[in-house]
Amino acid sequence: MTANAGGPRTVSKAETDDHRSEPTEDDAPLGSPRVADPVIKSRDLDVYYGDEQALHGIQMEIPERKVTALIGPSGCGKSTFLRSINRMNDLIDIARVEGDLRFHGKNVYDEDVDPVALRRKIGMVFQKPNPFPKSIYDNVAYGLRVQGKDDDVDEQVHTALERAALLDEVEDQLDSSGLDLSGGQQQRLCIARAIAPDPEVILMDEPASALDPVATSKIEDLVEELAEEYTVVIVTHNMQQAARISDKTAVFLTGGHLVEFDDTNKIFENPESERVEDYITGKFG
Ligand SMILES: Nc1ncnc2c1ncn2[C@@H]1O[C@H](COP(=O)(O)OP(=O)(O)OP(=O)(O)O)[C@@H](O)[C@H]1O
Repeated sequence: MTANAGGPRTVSKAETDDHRSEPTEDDAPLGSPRVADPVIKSRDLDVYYGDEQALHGIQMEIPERKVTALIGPSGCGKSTFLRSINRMNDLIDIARVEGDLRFHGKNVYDEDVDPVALRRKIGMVFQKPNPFPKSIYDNVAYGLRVQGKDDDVDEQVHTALERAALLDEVEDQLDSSGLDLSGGQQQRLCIARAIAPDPEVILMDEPASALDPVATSKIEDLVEELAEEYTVVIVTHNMQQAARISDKTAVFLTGGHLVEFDDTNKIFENPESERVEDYITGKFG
C-alpha cells in the first residue's frame, strides 16, 4: 500500500515543512509522514496495566510547533499514550512501559532521566480544570518558585497569563482565588500555570470537554495560538474539534493500536484505512 494512494488531496498547513514518504518501518501506521527532526519519537512503544496491554507497538513522530490530535473510541489508549510522553504513567503503580519514547532523541525512560525535570519541559493540562486553592497569581507563580526561577516572577506571571489569553480578564484580581473563576477561565489559568515554567511541549487531555461551547471555542483558539510557540499534543473525543484545530491527527482504534497518522486534512477527507473511515464517518465509536 502506498502512503498516498487515492487521488488528489488538499494541502494542510503542516505540509510545507514535511514531506510524505513510504512508511519506513513495516509496522508503522498508515500515513506516517516523515517528520524532519521530530520533537517526540515513539518506537515500538508498549504500555501495560498489570497483565493488560493498553498500547501495542506505537510508532509516531510528533512535529515541532504543530498541534497533533489523538483521536479514537473510548478506551483505545489515547490518554495512556499522552501520559507516557512525560512519564505521568509512572504515577500509576501497575503501569509498565516497554520500548522507546524519545524527546529530542533522548529516551525519556533512560535511568538518568529525572521525570520531574522532564515534566518541566513537557507540561500537561487535564480534562477537568484543577487550579490550586490559591490566588490566581500564586497558581501561575507556583511552578516558577518550585524551580527557583524567582527573578522577575511578576513579569513571568503576566506573560503566562497573556499567552493563555486570560490576562485581560483577571488583571485587576490577581489576588483572588483561582477557584472563583469560571470553568473556562480556570482551564486557561491551568494552561497559564503549565506554560509559566516555559516548557517546549504541552500535553492536553480533553481540555475542553468539561466546558460550555463559548469557553470551548476560546480554548480552541488558544490551542492554535499556542502552537506558534509550543508543540501541542491534544487528546479529544470531539472529531470536529480535531479537524478544526490540529495539523496532524493520529487515530487509535480499539485494543490500543495506532492505525493511521497523517495530516489532519488527509485523515478527515481521504483516510487510507477503511476502519478509520468508518470511525470518522460515525459508523462506530
Ligand atoms: N490506571 C489504570 N489502571 C488500569 N487500567 C487502565 C488505567 N488507565 C487506563 N487503563 C486501561 O487502559 C486502556 C486504555 O485506556 P485510556 O484511558 O488510555 O484510553 P482512552 O482512549 O484515553 O479512553 P477515553 O477516551 O475513554 O478517555 C483501557 O482499557 C483502560 O481501561
